[in-house]
Formats: sequence, structure tokens, C-alpha cells
Amino acid sequence: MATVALRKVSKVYEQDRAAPAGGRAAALDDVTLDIAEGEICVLMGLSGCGKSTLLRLLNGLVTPTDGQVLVDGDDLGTLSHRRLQQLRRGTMAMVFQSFALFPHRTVIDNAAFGLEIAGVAKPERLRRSGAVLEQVGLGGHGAQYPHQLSGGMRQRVGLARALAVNPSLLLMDEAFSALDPLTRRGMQDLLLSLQKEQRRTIVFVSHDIDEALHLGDRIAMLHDGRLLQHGAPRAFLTQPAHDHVRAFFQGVDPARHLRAADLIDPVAPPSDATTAGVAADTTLGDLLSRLGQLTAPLTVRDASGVALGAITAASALRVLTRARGSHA
Ligand SMILES: Nc1ncnc2c1ncn2[C@@H]1O[C@H](COP(=O)(O)OP(=O)(O)OP(=O)(O)O)[C@@H](O)[C@H]1O
Repeated sequence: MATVALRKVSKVYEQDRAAPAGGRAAALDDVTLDIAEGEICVLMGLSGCGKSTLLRLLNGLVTPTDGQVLVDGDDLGTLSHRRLQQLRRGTMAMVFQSFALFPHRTVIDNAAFGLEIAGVAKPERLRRSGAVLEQVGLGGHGAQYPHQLSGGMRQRVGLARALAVNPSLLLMDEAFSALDPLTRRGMQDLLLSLQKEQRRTIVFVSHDIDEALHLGDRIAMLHDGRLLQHGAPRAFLTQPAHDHVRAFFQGVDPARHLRAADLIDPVAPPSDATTAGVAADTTLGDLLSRLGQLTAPLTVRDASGVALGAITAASALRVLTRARGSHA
């Protein structure tokens, strides 16, 4: 697994490609960010806020104008070309929105591409790419060509190609954005189940709030190159750090996304260990009718039954009022 850190990173493009009349683009502005081992960090923000630039800084395709980018503690700016290549080929892999498959290669040869570049011998690369094709549900499709596959299956090949090199850092650039909603959800769930088997550090660029809330252990939200908020996904609803965050999350339904754990009263007395209570991951939607009849604090328990705290009418109202701001 890999750790990632940005220390006061800025990136200026002297000629903004989105401004034909000229002008600089401050794509990233003094960004400090830590991504822990085994975490899925979703980078969010409006078009042009700097998400892709940040992702490309991590694999050294873009170099910062200022600051440091560290992968596993190594400052990419100080590494030799050779060491950077090793990191790119051995530690990292990227999955693209456009799939980026080779049309004239079979599925298994596409999946094996990264291993080929890394100089792995053919029998070994076929064995490893066959195994990851099984993992992504494409066992038996190895001899087909990309044009014979649906969009969802093609992106499974893209994912298999990335996983075949067994990267500890997976960079995913709008990887599921070209897929229809149902296929997209299927790919998100596949990624989460693969993550349970083998935790990798994943940096996932997305425009989609539902995707971010579903996938992210943490979300980092950028605006005009600045990091506005970085933290647990539901905190973007309960504690938006900036008006832009509030505006971005406007329209998200708190009943679907907030959980009993988010409504706990920080100053409520310790809960009575004998009351049944509710599970911490109960959605607000499922809790609403009980909240309407709340006469005593409602104990919230984790999966093993331990009381985490209690919801009171005041705490529920406080959180809902804050979250309503993002749903108004
Ligand atoms: N290679 C480049 N050369 C010049 N300007 C660039 C380059 N890459 C990005 N920019 C500019 O930097 C800013 C940030 O772009 P970036 O692509 O990182 O944002 P983004 O959030 O990924 O956007 P999108 O969601 O549209 O891909 C924009 O103003 C963009 O036009």
C-alpha cells in the first residue's frame, strides 16, 4: 500500500489551454493533502478546478511549480528518471474514462500490457492477467477483442490491466463516467469488493456526488485550484466548510445519505446500555418516523452492539437544519 502527500503544491500553466486569448492558469494553489494507505480518496469539484492536474502530479506526468509531491515518503521532484519510471510501472497504475484499450489486442493481451512494459515473461504475464480477468468477472473473455465487449466490460478490462501490475496506488480519472448508471453502480461495487480483498490506495477523480459518497473513505474538494475541504464524505453534508461546498452538495438527499451515527448528540448523557437502540448505519430515511416520536434519547449502536452515543431531538434537529442547507 502507498501513502500520498502533497505539501503546499501549486501548479501554474503559463498558457491556459482553456483560454484561447491567452492567460495563465493557476490549476493548483497551495494544496496540502494527505492520503492514507488503503484509503479511497475521491477528488471532486467543478470542471477546471484542478482535479486532473492533481492526479497527474501523482504519477509525475505534471511537475509542480511549487511544493512537494510525496509517494511513500519519496519526493517525486528529487527522484531520478529511472526511479520515477520504476514507481510508475511498479507502484502505480491508472484507469481512464476512455478505457484506452488497444483495439487489435485481445482482452488478455490488453490486460497484460502493463506487465509486458514491465518486462514480465509471457507465461507469467498470461497467468497474472488471466487471474485478474477472473477477479473482474471476465474469465472466459480473454480471447475476445474490445469491439466485441460492452462499455462496462471494456472498463473491466481497463481495471484488469491496472490491477495486473499489482499496484499499491491506483489512479482513476473519471473511470466510470462514460458508463450508463446501472453499469456504473456495478463497477463501483466491484471496486469496493476488490478493495475488501486487497486494500490499495486509490485516488479517484469524479464529478458525481453520489459516486463520491458511495466510494470515498474521504473526499477532497477543490475549487479554482484550492482545497476547500478534505474529510469524511458525510461531513460534506453535516459540516460544509465553505459556501461552495454547500452549493455543490445542494440537491443531495440527506435522508439517503445521513446515518444514525451522524445524528448523535455530542453532549447527551451516556446511553442506557439496556435499551435496544438503532444501528449506527441506519439511514436517516429509515429513522424519520422514530425521530418524530422521540421522547427519550435514542441509543446508537455499532455492528457489535456497543453504544456509540444517543440521538436527542435537539441533536437531530441541529444536524438536519445544517444538512437542509445543502438540500434547500
Ligand atoms: N496541459 C495544460 N496546459 C495548459 N493549461 C492546462 C493544462 N491542463 C490543465 N490546464 C488548465 O488548468 C486548469 C485546471 O485544469 P484540470 O484539467 O486540472 O481541471 P479538472 O478539474 O480536471 O477539469 P475537468 O473536470 O474539466 O477535467 C484549467 O484552467 C485548465 O484549462
